[in-house]
Amino acid sequence: VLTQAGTCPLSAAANNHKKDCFSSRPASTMAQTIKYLGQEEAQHIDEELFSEYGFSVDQLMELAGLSCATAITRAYPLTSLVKPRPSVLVICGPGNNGGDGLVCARHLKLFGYEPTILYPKRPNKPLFQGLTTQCQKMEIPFLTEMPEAIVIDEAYNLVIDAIFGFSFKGAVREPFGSILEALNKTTIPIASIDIPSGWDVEQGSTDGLQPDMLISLTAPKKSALLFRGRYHFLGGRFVPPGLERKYQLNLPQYPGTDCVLQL
Ligand SMILES: NC(=O)C1=CN([C@@H]2O[C@H](COP(=O)(O)OP(=O)(O)OC[C@H]3O[C@@H](n4cnc5c(N)ncnc54)[C@H](OP(=O)(O)O)[C@@H]3O)[C@@H](O)[C@H]2O)[C@H](O)CC1
Ligand SMILES: [K+]
Repeated sequence: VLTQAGTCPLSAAANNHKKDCFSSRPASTMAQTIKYLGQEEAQHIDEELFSEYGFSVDQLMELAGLSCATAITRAYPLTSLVKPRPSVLVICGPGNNGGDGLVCARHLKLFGYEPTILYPKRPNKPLFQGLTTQCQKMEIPFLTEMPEAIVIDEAYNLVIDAIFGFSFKGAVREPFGSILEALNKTTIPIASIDIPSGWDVEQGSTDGLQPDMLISLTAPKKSALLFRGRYHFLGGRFVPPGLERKYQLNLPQYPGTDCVLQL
């Protein structure tokens, strides 16, 4: 159902651009189109950023996590939160998507929010240990288990879903199956980092999470065409021009010095 190039025209209206993806407009009139990436393509771009382009993981993770925190302040400003405390639950998975979540939590704290982190499966690597220490030193509490949906709805304004990103594959394994099941029963808004967790990176999911917000990093993935929430942001303003040209990403121009852009 994608256009041949797997691209979708940009539009300020959050949902109108999806409609345009199915239009039969000739390619010549679709000059300004952003590419929606397949899983392998997203992984290749990631690898090239670290190899050919000389970035380190922690560098890009910092920029990705800062983009996420910034986008969240745009969609859910402190003044708009309904609970007396600006509480936010950040659920982090075992890979780099979880790392983005830790960075995002740290910046949210600096922006005046009160994040709490659930980080059930922690990789034994200095990068993630360092990010965890940084959050602890920022006096961000860590939960020892996933609360029930009703408790989440009562205690938090928002859930940040940093469980899985573009390397997710197959059926969800524990403990994340139970976590996603509980998350599915919550009614407060969910903001997903890069991909709604549990969704197939390209095909999405019909009965999975339905986040209110999606923050696509570098470029949206194909499943983002099925996103039906209110806010779709692009973050990760770090793509060198050669890489953008090679993969024909057709990224939109970020305004001024902003690190995020609403699609
Ligand atoms: N280029 C960029 O834009 C950058 C993006 N970043 C973020 O990185 C993620 C991708 O990170 P990656 O570590 O490659 O993968 P994930 O975070 O998606 O997940 C990997 C872990 O998830 C486990 N996994 C996979 N499938 C399942 C499953 N079905 N059930 C349970 N667990 C699963 C996997 O476990 P293994 O046992 O297979 O090892 C991994 O532990 C991207 O989406 C962005 O958010 C970077 O931060 C910056 C650059
Ligand atoms: K996610």
